[in-house]
Amino acid sequence: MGGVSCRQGQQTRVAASRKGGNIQVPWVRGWKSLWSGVGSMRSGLEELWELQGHQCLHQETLEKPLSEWPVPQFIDLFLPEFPIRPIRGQQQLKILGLVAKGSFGTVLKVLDCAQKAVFAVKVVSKVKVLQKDTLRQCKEEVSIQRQINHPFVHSLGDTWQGKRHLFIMCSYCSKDLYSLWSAVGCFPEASVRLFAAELVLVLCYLHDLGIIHRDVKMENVLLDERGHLKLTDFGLSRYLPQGARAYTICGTLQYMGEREANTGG
Ligand SMILES: Nc1ncnc2c1ncn2[C@@H]1O[C@H](COP(=O)(O)OP(=O)(O)OP(=O)(O)O)[C@@H](O)[C@H]1O
Repeated sequence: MGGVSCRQGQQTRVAASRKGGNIQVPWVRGWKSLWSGVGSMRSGLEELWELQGHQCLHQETLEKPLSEWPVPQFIDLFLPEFPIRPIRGQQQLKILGLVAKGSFGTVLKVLDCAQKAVFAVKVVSKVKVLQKDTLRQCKEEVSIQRQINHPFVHSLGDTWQGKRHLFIMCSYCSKDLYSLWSAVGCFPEASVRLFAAELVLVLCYLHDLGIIHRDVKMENVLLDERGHLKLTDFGLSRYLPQGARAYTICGTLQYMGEREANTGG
């Protein structure tokens, strides 16, 4: 396995649905500390190792053939956003390393051996999606991203499901704003202006489409090879009809305003 890199941050992603001031479905997910984080990242990978048995991740051998799956509803639930890959003609993916372990999934850097190109694959446990009651949100993440076409948004590639996991594949970005900021300590004003301008452009574009992101933070701002923004992680985003309001308090605690954080956390 290639070099494993991971981003650190002690952040808490929060989603609390509120109607009439009552918190309905509160949950808080914490980023693990440096050491426990390393452990959990490893276990994320081990999960995949268990599934694949080898470093070369061939999806037809990733999990058992469909006919052997015991619970078909466990497939239906995730359709059509997460189709089942046809047995033939699947690409071979080789895991190159771990990018990050987020609150919803593990992001891996993979090599598509057929295309000879590097991608990022987010691996999400189906059981966790159901346990956390985030099925609708998970499917919405994919359907929203499918409709977005903007130079500053990370465009979605392939999505599919295995027996136990959902897979979301997209192009790989080697840097994110948080890591860059951690490395350099302080951005020059000109760079801040450019990042801010690009971010405003992309948020305006999303809002015009009726999409609210709800988890804008440096970790979710990736940078392409030319240093332009690629907003990612639409896991908390949703559509809002014109004039409607969302009542869920959500985001990442450390990036939320004091009032929201107190109510939501
Ligand atoms: N295509 C990509 N290329 C490189 N890094 C990526 C890519 N997609 C995601 N990442 C990194 O992985 C992190 C986690 O991914 P993502 O935010 O999609 O997962 P999550 O489980 O929703 O995490 P979080 O708890 O941060 O919301 C991102 O913050 C980003 O730094």
